[in-house]
Amino acid sequence: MPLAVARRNRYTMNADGASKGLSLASINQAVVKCEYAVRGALAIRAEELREELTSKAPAAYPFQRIVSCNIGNPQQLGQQPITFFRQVAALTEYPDLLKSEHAAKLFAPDAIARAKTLLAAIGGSTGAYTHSQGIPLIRQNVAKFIEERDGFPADPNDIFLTAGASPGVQLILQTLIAHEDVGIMIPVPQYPLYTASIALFRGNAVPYFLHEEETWGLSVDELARSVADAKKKGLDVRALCVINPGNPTGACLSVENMRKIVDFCHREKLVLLADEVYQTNSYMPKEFPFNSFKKVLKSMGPEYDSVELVSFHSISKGMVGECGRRGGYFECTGVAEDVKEMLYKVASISLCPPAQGQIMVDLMVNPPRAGDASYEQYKSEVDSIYESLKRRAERLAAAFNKLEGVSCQPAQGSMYLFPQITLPPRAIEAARVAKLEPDALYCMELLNATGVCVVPGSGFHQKKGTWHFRSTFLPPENDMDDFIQRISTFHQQFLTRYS
Ligand SMILES: Cc1ncc(COP(=O)(O)O)c(CN[C@@H]2CONC2=O)c1O
Repeated sequence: MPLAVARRNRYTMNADGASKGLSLASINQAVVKCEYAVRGALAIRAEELREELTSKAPAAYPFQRIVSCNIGNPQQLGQQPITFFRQVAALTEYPDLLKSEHAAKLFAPDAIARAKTLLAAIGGSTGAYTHSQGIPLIRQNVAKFIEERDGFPADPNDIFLTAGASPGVQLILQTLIAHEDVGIMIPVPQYPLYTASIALFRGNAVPYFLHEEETWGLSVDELARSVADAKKKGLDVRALCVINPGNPTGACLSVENMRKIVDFCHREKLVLLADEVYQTNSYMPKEFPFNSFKKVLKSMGPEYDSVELVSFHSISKGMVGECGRRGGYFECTGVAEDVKEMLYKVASISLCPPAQGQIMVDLMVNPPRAGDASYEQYKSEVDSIYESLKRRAERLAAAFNKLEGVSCQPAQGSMYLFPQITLPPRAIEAARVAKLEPDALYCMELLNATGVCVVPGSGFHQKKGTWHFRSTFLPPENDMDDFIQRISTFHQQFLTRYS
């Protein structure tokens, strides 16, 4: 049998000669290898428990409900949507409401006006496909938002609306990974969208380590070490990904640090991927204010005009929290026109991002302003969500730092805490026997004992020999005492069990 046929049969024929079809051996091995811990084993087990809790008597478990702290999904944990946003969403989704005699009683005048403007911009129905790069009017509003935020020009043609930041990140990574020796620099710990997508597109993750003891600081010396190591391995390093504010670390970068990062990309000719989905989740704005990489790059002058920057944003985070609606954008800075045409071509294969996701992007970047009918209510709702997130971040970090053998950096931003846990040797041995990472054993036992679902630090990668877990601080404030008590009690019992 010719070698090529034998090689092909290795994937398509079982030992007994039957076609393998969709089998783990025959499908794309990049699909088999990629991992996404945020919805991995812990989340799957949590869903099993959630179903059992509803089907069996709650007495079957020492808890009555699952608390999903594995995912930054605010509205799953009771956060209310912004009224103005939902009024515009309702009116654009069912335009007949605009004709109702009750409309003026049910909806604010500026919501009615915005809905009419958006419906005109999308040709009358949210059921129609839109422009593949996103509705032009909304891209213009995104550009205005960026100009007002940064003080530098932004071009709507450099902006691509997406079904959340995730597909935007994946489009850019897919475009960058031209062959199997391409390296993409990613922070450790990192949000596993990056490692999963790099694996899916058969690239190579090039880790640079954040310094936990310096509140998860990012050092340019570490960037230089990382890229030198990668080059020694023969990798063709093409891009540097920075998540700011960080996930899972919550760290906010200083302008000085950002300037050094931009200069590093300039010297190494790396595309800078700036994931800024948590840009309004900044809880220490005086000490650690958010600055965009677009602003820092453009403030460094024309010498840096050759730096290629792609900045990502999303409606899933901030005070918006509209995760399920799927909306976001990325802005290309310094990217060649013919490359943007390729990005458009690939974006057009999926036809368009969801119309309601695009509408929510418009509302996020162009909310009610002072003097608008909805402004007071809008500002009150946003401020209330922000202050609550800030309080919960501080409270949970303090609670984690009270636990024996746990140290937790404060959340300067984002929605997560990433405490380091010291695990007894017997727990590490038990994990080895169970074929689990030690922090995964801890998280699984926490879930089975308390119903609290968090993600093991191993799912975000971490410095060798350290163990962490990531928890959101999203449980409602009136549940915080119970939530903290559950974790604290479990933690002490765990240490006793494995002492
Ligand atoms: C840093 C970062 N970038 C991009 C995304 C993707 O967001 P959207 O696709 O929804 O716009 C997330 C989502 N955060 C995940 C989801 O919840 N918990 C997490 O860690 C994120 O944390």
